[in-house]
Amino acid sequence: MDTTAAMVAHMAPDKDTSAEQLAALIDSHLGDLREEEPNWTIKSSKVAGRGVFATRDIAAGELIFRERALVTGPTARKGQLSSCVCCHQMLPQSGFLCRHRCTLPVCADCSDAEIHRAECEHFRRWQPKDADEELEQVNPLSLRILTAVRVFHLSKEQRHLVDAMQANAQRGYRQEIIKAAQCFRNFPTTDREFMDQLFRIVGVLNTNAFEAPCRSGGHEVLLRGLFPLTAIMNHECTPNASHYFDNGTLAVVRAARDIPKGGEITTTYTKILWGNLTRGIFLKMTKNFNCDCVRCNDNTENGTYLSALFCREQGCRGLVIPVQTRTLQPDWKCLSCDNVFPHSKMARYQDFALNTINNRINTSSVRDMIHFINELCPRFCPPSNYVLIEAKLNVIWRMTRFDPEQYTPEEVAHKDRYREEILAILHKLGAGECTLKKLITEEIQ
Ligand SMILES: C[S@@+](CC[C@H](N)C(=O)[O-])C[C@H]1O[C@@H](n2cnc3c(N)ncnc32)[C@H](O)[C@@H]1O
Repeated sequence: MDTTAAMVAHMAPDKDTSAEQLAALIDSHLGDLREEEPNWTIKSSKVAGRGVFATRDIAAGELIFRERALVTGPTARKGQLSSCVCCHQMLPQSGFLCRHRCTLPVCADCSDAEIHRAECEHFRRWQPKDADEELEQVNPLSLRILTAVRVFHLSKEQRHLVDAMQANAQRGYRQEIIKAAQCFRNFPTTDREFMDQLFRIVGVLNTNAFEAPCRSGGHEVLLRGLFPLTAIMNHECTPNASHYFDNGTLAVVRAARDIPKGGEITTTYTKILWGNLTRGIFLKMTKNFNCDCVRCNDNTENGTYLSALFCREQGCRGLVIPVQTRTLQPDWKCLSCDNVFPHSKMARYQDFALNTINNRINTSSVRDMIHFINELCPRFCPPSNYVLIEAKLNVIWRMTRFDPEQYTPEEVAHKDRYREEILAILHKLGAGECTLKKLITEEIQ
C-alpha cells in the first residue's frame, strides 16, 4: 500500500475467486432463499466489473431475488446513536453503554447475550479510551468500525465472499480507520496483515453496503447492511429493478420494468428524483465513478427539468438548466433569454434553495410546510426542481406515517396532489414499478 497503484491492486476483488466460485459462495449465502431455477445470474458486465443478468425474460413487478444481510451494523450517523447495536431497541437516557465497558451502546439484555460477546471482547482488547472517562456518551468514530469488526467474526466461507467483493480505494476510508484507531489505546496499527485486511473490509463496506431502515419497538433505525448479491448489481439512474429492505435485514429485489433475457439487471445507488448534478456528485464522492447512463446524458432529464433553477437575469423568470453533460461543473443556460451563467453562481443558488427548504423540513409542522411549499417556494424555486419535490415527498411521508387522521380535507387534498405530481415525474422518467412509487402509493411501508 505504499503507492497508489499498490493500494488499488490490493483493493481489487480476490482474483483467485473464479466466477463459478463466486456463484457458489452467493448460493451458499442465499441458503433457503435461493430459487430452484433463478431468473438471474452473475456475469462480467460492460458497465463495470461483474453484474447481475436476466437468465430469461422478467416481467415488471416480478420477484428477482430475496437476500438476508451477511452482516449489519450501526451507520453511526448523527441521530442514529441511541439504539442498541444488537437488538436496535431505543436505549434509555442513561445507563446505555455495555455493562462490560466495551463502550458500545448495548441494552442490558444484549450486554450479556452471545450475539454481543465476540465484538465486546474485541473492543475491550483494544482498550477504548472512553472506558476511562466518567462521561457516558456514544463515540461515533469507534461505533462506525463495529461493522468491520463483525466481518472478522464471520465464518471462513462468508469471509471468502467478502474478499470476492469489490473495494474502492478512496483516501477517506483510510481516514475512517485512522480516526477509529485513535479511540483505542491498543489498536493493532503495527500489525500489517491485520491493517491490510481491515483497510480492505472498510473499502468493501463503503463500496457495497446499503443503509436499510429497521423498525424496533415503535421506532425506526437505519442499519448499515452488506447484501452481497444486491450489491453486485451495477447502478443506473433510472434502473430496471427496484430494491427495498424488510426490517433492515432482508433485501427484496423486483423488476421495475420488463427485463429481456440476457439484459443486465440494474439498481440505483442514489435517490431516483435527485437532479443530474446531485446524483453525479454523490456517485463520484461515495462510489468513485462517473455515471454515463442515458438519463445523465440528457440535460432536460427526460423533460422533468429536475435540476432547473430560475434565470438570474433581471425581469426573466425562465428556466435555467446545465448545458453540458459529463461534467460536474457545467455552464447553465436560460431556456427563455439564452443567457449563460457560470456553474459557481448557479451552485450557490442551488445550495441556497436546498438549505432554505431543508431548514423548513427540519423545523416546520406539516401544516406550515404545506403553506411554505405552496406560497413561498414558487418565489425562488421552480416547481420542477428536485429540492421542492423532496419537500413534497416529506409532507406525504409525514402525513401517511404519523396520525393520518389529524389532517383537514384541504391538507389531504394537497398531499394527494403532490403524490400525483410525483407519480407523473416517475412516469416521465420511465421508472416503472420503482421503490419510490411503491412507497408513495403505500404498496410497501
Ligand atoms: C457495489 S459495486 C457493484 C458491483 C461491481 N460491478 C463488482 O464487480 O463487484 C459498486 C461499484 O461498481 C462500479 N459501478 C457500478 N455501477 C456503475 C456504473 N453505472 N458506471 C460505472 N461504474 C459502476 C463502481 O466502481 C462502483 O463503485
